[in-house]
Amino acid sequence: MRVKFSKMHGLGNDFVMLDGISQRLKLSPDKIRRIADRRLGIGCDQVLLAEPPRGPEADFRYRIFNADGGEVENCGNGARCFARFVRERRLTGKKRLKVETAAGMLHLRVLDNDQVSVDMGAPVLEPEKIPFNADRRADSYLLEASDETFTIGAVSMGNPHAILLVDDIHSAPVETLGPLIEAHPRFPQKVNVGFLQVESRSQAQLRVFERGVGETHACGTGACAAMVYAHLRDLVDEQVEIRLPGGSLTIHWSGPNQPVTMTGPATTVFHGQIIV
Ligand SMILES: N[C@H](CCC[C@H](N)C(=O)O)C(=O)O
Repeated sequence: MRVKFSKMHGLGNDFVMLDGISQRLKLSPDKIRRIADRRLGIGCDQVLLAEPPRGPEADFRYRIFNADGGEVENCGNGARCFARFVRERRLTGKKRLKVETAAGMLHLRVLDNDQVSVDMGAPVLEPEKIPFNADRRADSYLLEASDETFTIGAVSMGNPHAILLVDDIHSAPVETLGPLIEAHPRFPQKVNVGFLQVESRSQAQLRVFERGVGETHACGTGACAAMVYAHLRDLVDEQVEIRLPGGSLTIHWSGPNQPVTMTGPATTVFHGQIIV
């Protein structure tokens, strides 16, 4: 089957965005892995699928698949690309979009400077909803891994995130500790692992070892989760510039039960068709 797609990225976190609106698609994990394969397919961190909404309140449905073929709940960089994709494909002329995801409704706003702002909803902090095995909710937790004990944050943005504070982002143990925590048994659905260096109350650097992918150039939900954790620890104010290897995101959060807003760019690299 010939499938129309756009190759896109949000700060280097790259995607194959599939048009499941003008063509009905059935995607198996094997097909996702083939599309995401950087030699046998197009190559990407996540495959994103635009579909018609399932109810009247949303404009579109947005589904997210990691390169390993697994479907996940949310993808922040992808949400910004989604807004750009549906407008470039003339699937809508709106600048404010309500998009249904497995994590709930996202509210996207296309800004005049070509940036996209996303209301990512409120973070989830109850361990059982992250999910993370812990006796009670806390701002931080102790986690044993490779014979060491680490202090982590645990936050869900619809998808699970563990966050560790580091003094130097460049020497953070992303490649060694990332996979250990990603598959840690206390995270029953595995977890995205963020390494955060707070520089001031409004600036931080972040690297993310993503569940099902590995280290990516950027992670939108990871930036949201890391800012929430730093704010809970009173290390940052309500608005923070998070610098990732691929570039910067502006994250705003005023406190518990409030929505997290993420603002940043979305880039289209090329359009094409793939045989799946
Ligand atoms: N890159 C995405 C996160 C994908 C999350 C996925 N790795 C998961 O398993 O939750 C972002 O910009 O938010």
